[in-house]
Amino acid sequence: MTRNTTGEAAGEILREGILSARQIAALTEQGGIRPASPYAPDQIQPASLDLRLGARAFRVRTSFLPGGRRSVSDCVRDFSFHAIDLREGAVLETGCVYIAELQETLALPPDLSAGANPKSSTGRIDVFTRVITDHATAFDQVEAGYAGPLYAEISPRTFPVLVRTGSRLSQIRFRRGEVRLREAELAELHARTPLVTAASPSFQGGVAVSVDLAGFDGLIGYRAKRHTGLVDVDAPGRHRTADFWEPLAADGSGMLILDPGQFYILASKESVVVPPDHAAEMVPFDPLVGEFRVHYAGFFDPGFGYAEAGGAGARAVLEVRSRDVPFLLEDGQIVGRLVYERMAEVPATLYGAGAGSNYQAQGLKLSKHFA
Ligand SMILES: Nc1ccn([C@H]2C[C@H](O)[C@@H](COP(=O)(O)OP(=O)(O)OP(=O)(O)O)O2)c(=O)n1
Repeated sequence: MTRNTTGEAAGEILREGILSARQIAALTEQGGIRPASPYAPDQIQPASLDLRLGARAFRVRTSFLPGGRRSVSDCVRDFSFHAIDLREGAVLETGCVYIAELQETLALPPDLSAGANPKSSTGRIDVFTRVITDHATAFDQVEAGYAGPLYAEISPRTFPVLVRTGSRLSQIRFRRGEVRLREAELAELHARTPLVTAASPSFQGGVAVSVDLAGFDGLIGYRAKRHTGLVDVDAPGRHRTADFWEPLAADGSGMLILDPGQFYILASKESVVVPPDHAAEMVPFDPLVGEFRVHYAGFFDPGFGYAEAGGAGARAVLEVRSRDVPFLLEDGQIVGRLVYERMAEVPATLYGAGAGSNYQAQGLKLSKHFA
């Protein structure tokens, strides 16, 4: 039987939507994704693929976009100070910019585009990461039909990190067609499966998500310490929370003044649901004054927060920082929006059912590195 690029039988309609784990595996078999070595266990997630660091990274002077005419390697040649061998592990320091080769190369068919994001665990440790392609004019976006290498720009902001060949900092989603739900479609989906617990949520530009400063067991969140030890990104549970974070006690005021330049982990007031036939992405809410922002946001898997997948009551984690001035955050203030996209098919395994689901049914939760 002839099969198309995502492994469906010929004659079957090419469904628009975000590719499922099965379709990502099929795309790989067809040569649309070319991993330098066989995938690691759990590397394919319900609606995304984790990207692995390759053998080399470069310390560069500056962040950049190659633009229409240059490849990333042209830019690295111009801006790089030093090549770093990642095979035995290397420390990436705060405040520096690195470009790392990734092990996954693409040769996408003309009807498939892709989008990348830091993994939630990467955002939660304030490692700023974006994917770049050759000739890119935007970060984290891969044009339909792109054939070429992928690179990660990495800049740790708060903690120095230890990484190595195979470390997974970013993830990528593959998309066919324009499948983002519009306001009316979101309201309709919410009427069928409530997407957030808010009494009357706003759907404009996505489902509004607000911050909880009332507290969970007396805590409203955590503020990152400065001048800490290293975070080994591949060592879950091996770092003492108290060495890296100051807990923020709820004082009953429902307010928090963000110190400029400090990094905070907070949680959403609403619990969040991603139905199995959809995938979501949190986008920062821009308050126009530009004083603070949810920094990483990221992808939400199909089944996240879904009661049938063991996720009832899951909150979204909010990685927040203030810019140049102290900023007063208040309980219930809108800080992000969840945009939903249709899946091309329901994934066989939902978030929460796989071994690597660290954040299902979470409340206020630091990254998996801390215990
Ligand atoms: N701002 C965010 C971003 C994501 N998530 C949740 C929704 C995702 O479905 C889940 C896992 O996200 P990732 O796959 O990005 O996380 P990791 O790969 O780091 O963790 P896991 O090992 O659990 O997959 O975390 C969240 O609560 N808050």
